[in-house]
Amino acid sequence: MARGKKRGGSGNRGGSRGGSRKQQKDDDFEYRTDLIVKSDMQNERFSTYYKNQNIVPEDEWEAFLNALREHLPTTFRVAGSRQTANSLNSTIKDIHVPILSDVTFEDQKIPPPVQIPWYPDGLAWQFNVPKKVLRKSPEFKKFHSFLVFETEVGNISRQEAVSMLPPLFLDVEPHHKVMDMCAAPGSKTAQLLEALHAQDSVTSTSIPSGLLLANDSDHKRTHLLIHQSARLPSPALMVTNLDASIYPIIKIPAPPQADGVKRLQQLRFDRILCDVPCSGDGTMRKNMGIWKHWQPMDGNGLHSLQVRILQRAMKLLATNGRIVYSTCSLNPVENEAVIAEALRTNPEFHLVDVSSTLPELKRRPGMTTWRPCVDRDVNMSYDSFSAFSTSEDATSNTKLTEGHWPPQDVGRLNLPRCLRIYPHLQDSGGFFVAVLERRVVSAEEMSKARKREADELEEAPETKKPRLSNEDIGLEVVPAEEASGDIAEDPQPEGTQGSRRQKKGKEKEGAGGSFKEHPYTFLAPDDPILVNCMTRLALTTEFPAANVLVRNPEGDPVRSLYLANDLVKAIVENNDFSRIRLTAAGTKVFSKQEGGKASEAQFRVLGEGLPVVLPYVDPSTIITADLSTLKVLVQSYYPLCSSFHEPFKSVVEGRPVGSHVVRFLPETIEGVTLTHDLVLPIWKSNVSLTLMMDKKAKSALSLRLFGADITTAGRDAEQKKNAAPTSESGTPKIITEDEVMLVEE
Ligand SMILES: C[S@@+](CC[C@H](N)C(=O)[O-])C[C@H]1O[C@@H](n2cnc3c(N)ncnc32)[C@H](O)[C@@H]1O
Repeated sequence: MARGKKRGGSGNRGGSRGGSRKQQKDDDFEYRTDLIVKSDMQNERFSTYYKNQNIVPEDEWEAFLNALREHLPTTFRVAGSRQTANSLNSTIKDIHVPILSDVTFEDQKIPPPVQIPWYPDGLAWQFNVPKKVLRKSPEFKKFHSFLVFETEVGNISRQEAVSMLPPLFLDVEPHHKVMDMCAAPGSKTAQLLEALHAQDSVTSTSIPSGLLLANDSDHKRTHLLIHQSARLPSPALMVTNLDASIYPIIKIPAPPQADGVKRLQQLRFDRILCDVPCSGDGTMRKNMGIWKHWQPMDGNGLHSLQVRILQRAMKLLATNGRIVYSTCSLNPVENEAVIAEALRTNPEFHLVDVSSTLPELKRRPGMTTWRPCVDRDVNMSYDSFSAFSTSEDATSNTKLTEGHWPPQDVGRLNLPRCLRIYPHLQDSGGFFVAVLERRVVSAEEMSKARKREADELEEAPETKKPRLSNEDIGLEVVPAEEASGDIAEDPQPEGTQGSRRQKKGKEKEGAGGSFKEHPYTFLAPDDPILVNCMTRLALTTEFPAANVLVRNPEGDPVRSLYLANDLVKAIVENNDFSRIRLTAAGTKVFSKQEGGKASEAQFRVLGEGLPVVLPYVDPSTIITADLSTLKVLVQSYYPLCSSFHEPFKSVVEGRPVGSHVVRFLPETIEGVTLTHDLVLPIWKSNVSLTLMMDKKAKSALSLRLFGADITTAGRDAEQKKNAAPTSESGTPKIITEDEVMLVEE
C-alpha cells in the first residue's frame, strides 16, 4: 500500500522514509491519525475534488468523510499454508476469543476480535480496542503478546483488511507463474506465496511447479521484501529490482522440437499483480500526512507511470492469464482512467465481472465519469482533453494526457466492473481493484492496436523512450495465440549461465550502475561437498541435488546452500542475473556449521529450510521424541544429552556429532497439548543438544504450547520486566506506546 506524502514532497512513489530514529518517531507521529485531534482531519482540496467527482452519493458524503476520520481497526491475517493457518486459527477462535469475550475495562464491555466476514475460511480478524486496554487489561495484554510473537515468526500478518483483497482476486494456483510487479514491502507477496504453497502440509513444504517473481524498483525495499517472504521459505520465489514499466522479457527453454535444436522462448505469466505506486488517499485513516498535504496533482503525476506498468503487465501475460490492478487511492485518475487507457491500447483485454466473488465484501462499482483537475487548489478543470490542450493551462502543465479523461467510448469498457471500497461501507481503508483477462481478438483489432502503439512510440519524446532494447522489453504486440512463440532462434549451449564455477569472480554492476549482487551458481549434483552434506543429513536420492545453488563470487559451497525449483533454475540459467537484477532466487536450506575440520564440511538443516527438505530425509533417521523432551529443548540453550530421559537419551547419545531431525508426536501431558506433528532440527555436539530455531520462533512456539515464554531469553526478559523499570537517573521510566504496541505495517 502506498504511504503518505512527505511534507513538501511531490507525489508519493513509495520510496523509503529513511532518516534518523528520532526523525522516524516524529514521522510516525505525523503519520498516525490516532495521535491527533479530529479537527485537524480536513483538507478543503480533498473535499472539493471528491465531492465534484461524486465518488459517493450526496447523502453518503458525511458518513464517508466521518469514517475517514475514525481510527482504523487493527486487522490481521493468519498466514502460512492452509493447514498450519487453520490450526493457528483454531487457537484464536477456541482459546483467545472466548477469554476476550468477557472483558470489562473501566466499567465498559470490550468487544472481542471478530472474523472479517468476506475473508475465506475466516482466516482474517479485526478488533478495535483502545491502546489503554491493550496495555492494561491482562486478557488483551496476553493476546497482544501472542500476536506480537506470531507476527515475528510469520504466522500472523498484520495487514490492512483491504490490502488482503488483490491476491484473493488473482486466484493463484500452485502451478501458476505469478508476477508481483510492485511488491515491496511484501504483504501481498506473502499471500501469493501462500496460494502457491496451498498444498503444503503442517510439517513439510511442497515444491510448487509454478513461480512467484516479486519485483520492486526500490533496491532497499527489495531487501525488505526478501526478509518478509523468508517467513514462508519457497524454492519457487525470485526477487528482482527493476522498473516494472520496462520489465524485460524473461527467457526459458522452449519445448524440445524435432530438429533437436535448443531454443528459448518468452516466459509468460499466468497471473500478474499490479499493486502500483499511488497517492494513497485511501489510507487517510492512518496517515495524517495525507490529510495535510493532499492535492490532485499527485494523482495526475502518477497516472502515466501507472498506465505504463499495467500496459507492461499486459505484454508479459499468458493467454487466458489474469491481471489484478490495485491502488489504495480513491482517485479515478489513478484508477478507472488507468484501466480505460490500458484497455484502449490492448483490445485483447477485458474487465472481468467479479460481482459474485467474495459476496460478503461491500463494494461500489467503478466510475464512468470523472473530471481531472489541472491545478493544485482544485480551481481548474476541463470537460475534455481537447478543451484542456488548447488552454493556457496546457502549456504550464504537461503531465496531463488524453488518458486522464474518460474516453469517448467509455460505455464499451465495462468500468463498473471495477471495485471501489469506501471506509464507511465496512469500517476499512479505501481501495480500488480491477480484474483483467486476456481474450482472443480479431486480426483487424490487433493490427489497429499494433499500428497505434507504433505511432505512439514514434511520437514519444526521446526521454520517455525505454532505455532497454526492443528485444529486452518485448515491445511488439504479441497476439495471444502466438504468446508462446520463440523469441530467440539461436541455439543455446547447455547451461549457459548457471553451470558450476562458470562465473567465477563475476560480481556485476547492474543496468542502473549500482547492482552489486553475487552471481547464482548451481552446483553439479556430484559436487563432493554437496554429496557429503546429503549423506550426513541422510537425504534420499529423490532430493533435487541439481537444483542446489550457491551465492558467492567463486561459486563454491562455502557457507549457505539454497534450493530452487526447476522453473527458477531454468530462469537463472537462461537469463543474465545482472540484466534482470536478480536479488534472490530459491530459499536457503543448509548452512555450514562453524568449527570442525575444514575437510569435513558439516552442514546443518536450517529451521526455516527443514519443511522444504523434510520430504527427502530418510524417515528411518528421524528421531521420535515426546513433549517433555521438547520442553527441555525449549527451556535451555544447550541441555546435556545425559539430562534427557530414555529412550531419547540413548538414541541421541548414539548419534554422531551433527545435524539431526526430531519428530514430536501429538499428545497431551500435564494439560499441555500438541495437536499435530512437529518436526524440528537439532544440532548434536559432543555432549549436548541445541534446538536449531530462531530465538523468536522458539518463544512463539513456547507461548503457543506452554502458555508462557519459558525460553532462556523469555525468562531473562520477564526478570528484567519485573525489576522496577527505572531510567538512568533513578526515576521511574515511562514506557511509551510505541514500546508496547505492534509496529504498524
Ligand atoms: C503500493 S506499494 C506496493 C505494496 C506491496 N504490493 C505490498 O502489498 O506490500 C508500491 C511499490 O511500488 C514500488 N515502485 C514504484 N515505482 C515502481 C516502478 N516503476 N516499478 C516497480 N516498482 C515500483 C515502490 O517502491 C513501492 O514499493
